[in-house]
Amino acid sequence: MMRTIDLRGIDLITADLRTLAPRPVVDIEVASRAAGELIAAVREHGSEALHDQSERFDGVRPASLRVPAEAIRAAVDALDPKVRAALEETIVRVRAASAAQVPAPQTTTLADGGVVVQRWQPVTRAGLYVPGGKAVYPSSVVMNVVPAQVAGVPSLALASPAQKEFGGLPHPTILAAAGLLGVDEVWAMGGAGAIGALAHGVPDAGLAPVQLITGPGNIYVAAAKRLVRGTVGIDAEAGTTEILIIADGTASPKLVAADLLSQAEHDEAAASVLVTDSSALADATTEALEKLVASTANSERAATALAGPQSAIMLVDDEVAAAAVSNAYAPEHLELHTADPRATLARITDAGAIFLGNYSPVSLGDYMAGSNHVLPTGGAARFSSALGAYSFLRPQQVIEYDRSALASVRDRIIDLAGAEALPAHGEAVAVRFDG
Ligand SMILES: NC(=O)c1ccc[n+]([C@@H]2O[C@H](COP(=O)([O-])OP(=O)(O)OC[C@H]3O[C@@H](n4cnc5c(N)ncnc54)[C@H](O)[C@@H]3O)[C@@H](O)[C@H]2O)c1
Ligand SMILES: N[C@H](CO)Cc1c[nH]c[nH+]1
Ligand SMILES: [Zn+2]
Repeated sequence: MMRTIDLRGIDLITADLRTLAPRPVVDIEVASRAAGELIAAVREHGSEALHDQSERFDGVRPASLRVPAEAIRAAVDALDPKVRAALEETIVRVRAASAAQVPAPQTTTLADGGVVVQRWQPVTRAGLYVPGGKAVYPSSVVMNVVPAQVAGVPSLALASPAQKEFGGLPHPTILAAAGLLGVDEVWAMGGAGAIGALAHGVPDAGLAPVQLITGPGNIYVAAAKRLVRGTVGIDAEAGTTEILIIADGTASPKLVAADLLSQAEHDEAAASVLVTDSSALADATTEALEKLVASTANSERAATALAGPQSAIMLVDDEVAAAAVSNAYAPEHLELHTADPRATLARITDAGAIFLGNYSPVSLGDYMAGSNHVLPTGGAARFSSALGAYSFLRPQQVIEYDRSALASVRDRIIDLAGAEALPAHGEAVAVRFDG
């Protein structure tokens, strides 16, 4: 099932932990080649290329790339009431947590009559990607749309792959979630081509380019986001799902196994990693996983993920080593199943989201915790973060000095401008005081 990497007795201070950690064979750099070609085709051939890519990867040519408003309305009307209630609960919780992510503007007074205001300005148009290949993700509609709305983004374009069994439209629960949130611009397109279309626009389809692209997806989607970064902003590389669990001898193998499996079912390339100082826990978890995998709905996909090079049980000497391994890996999701999870948390520096104790599984965060499930993968948690309202906001500085406030620093500006051999800078200040 899962291979074992035994790090006991190794000096982890000097060892390069990143090279010891399990990682997938097809990484983002490999996927970049394919993603680049798909984006180039969309730039050259517009909607025709998007239709071709849907046919090739999703098995259907969409009747219309832009989803008609009636299809969104019909999906809302046909939505299972239980699913609607669950989505509405998710919306309420994510909205509450997202509202706390909007920074207040700050005014700093530097002199009488001289202020610098820092305001937070939303992007004017964002593209939101919602995956829909191996599974469909109405929850990702909520995780993208709600923080964008909380941030005040006026224009949203949502993309999700065409579904063969629904006549080339995105999945009806995705359309329904968009409809519940009042999003009316939905595009039937997926993968790297969709990211290219959002970044550069598709004039012949009436798709205007966006300023920022957010949302999760497979390795090709993550690679495409990396490629268009610079043309547009992106939230983070939120690619193939990862879970890393730090567990000690007090942990329940049944819960650890269930949570490793819950993320392995996303994708054959999903990574499930257990880091433990207890070989008894490792053995019991393996035994529990074998039973669970045999009977789970997505058994084949999960078994492939667990047996892949990206998944492993890592044996370490103690909790300090476990935290060092986890920090070097920088997992998308980190669960702490230790005797004192808060004490373990104090050792953690790098992770997308951290789940403490037996009653905070990743599945809670996936749907209902209020936190955002769009999270950095592939080690990107070392420098980026979960999607949030802040992802759609840019800090802008607004500068306002009156005559006397400028006069108070006039000579210093002239001195510095002279030191930089840029005297016209100083003269631009001095001219205001002529006469
Ligand atoms: N990190 C996060 O925040 C997060 C959240 C949710 C889901 N996920 C991940 O999102 C992914 C969803 O993947 P999915 O496949 O279900 O949906 P997806 O929409 O991400 O990918 C499907 C699209 O991938 C493209 N594609 C498929 N095979 C390809 C190939 N060989 N070459 C080039 N392009 C190809 C096609 O365009 C297809 O429409 C999973 O890996 C899941 O783990 C991540
Ligand atoms: N675990 C995924 C993030 O990697 C999010 C998700 C959505 N639905 C189920 N799970
Ligand atoms: Zn999940």
